[in-house]
Amino acid sequence: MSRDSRRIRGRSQRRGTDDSPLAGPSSRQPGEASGPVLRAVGLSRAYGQDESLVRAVDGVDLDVPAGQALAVTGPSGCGKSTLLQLLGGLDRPTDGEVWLGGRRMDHLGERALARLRRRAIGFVFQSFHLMDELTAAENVELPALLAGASPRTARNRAAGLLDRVGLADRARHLPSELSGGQRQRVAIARALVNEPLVVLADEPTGNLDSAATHDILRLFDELRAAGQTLVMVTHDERVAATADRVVSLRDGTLADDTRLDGGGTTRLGSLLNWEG
Ligand SMILES: Nc1ncnc2c1ncn2[C@@H]1O[C@H](COP(=O)(O)OP(=O)(O)OP(=O)(O)O)[C@@H](O)[C@H]1O
Repeated sequence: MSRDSRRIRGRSQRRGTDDSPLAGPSSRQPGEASGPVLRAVGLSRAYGQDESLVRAVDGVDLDVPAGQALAVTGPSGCGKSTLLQLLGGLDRPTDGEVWLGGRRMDHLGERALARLRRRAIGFVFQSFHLMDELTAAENVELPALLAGASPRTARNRAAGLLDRVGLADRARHLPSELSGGQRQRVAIARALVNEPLVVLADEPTGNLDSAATHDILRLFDELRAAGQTLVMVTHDERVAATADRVVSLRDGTLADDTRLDGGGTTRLGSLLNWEG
């Protein structure tokens, strides 16, 4: 195990014993302490009404245990992104519950929800969502500063994470000076800077070529090996095949839930000959 892996594992093992907003007994329900990191109960999101009603997510029950790499897949429009947004507190359910680290999220007010998101969830998006005017290092530092870290701590964490994703030599570059794969690696470093309970990724390889896709999947695999819980939306079955578990959505409902054998590393080996 690399030093970085040990460092990340050490962090995840410490979680719940510090002063994080997730740690206090008052935030836990009885029996929840060792429960799933992320839980959806009857989760639903509808848009419109009457004839224009769309049930984007329709009564999804889902438990994601600590350390699991979960892929969410299914055809276009089946509700993958909506589900991820609900799990990450970026959208509110019309019915059902979302729990993160034993704490119910969907009942929180906007400020508490934003605080929880910032501290406990790392987001990775298809189009990276980096700040164009900030360097790679500044992009990674920003969420740490927003969560209350000192500038020095934020700087140190960002430097460590950029090193971890293989971009130490690009720390002072702007996003426009980086390739797509490099931008996504910066985004992953940013997602990790507050040591999140879970990383949520929406089509993280959707804008990348084959080589960059491999880089990102390798990185996810390392995170997984270090105990990071990961939920990734992808329409690409080859990407889904690198996860521990694949759930498929159809018309907003859970149509299939499959646990895959072996680790991501083994499966990545068979993906190295992708044509792109
Ligand atoms: N803001 C919105 N208003 C109305 N309908 C919406 C809205 N957002 C999503 N939908 C609808 O909800 C359904 C699920 O959309 P969602 O984007 O979650 O699907 P998806 O599986 O992620 O699709 P894709 O793979 O194409 O990105 C679709 O029918 C979509 O048209």
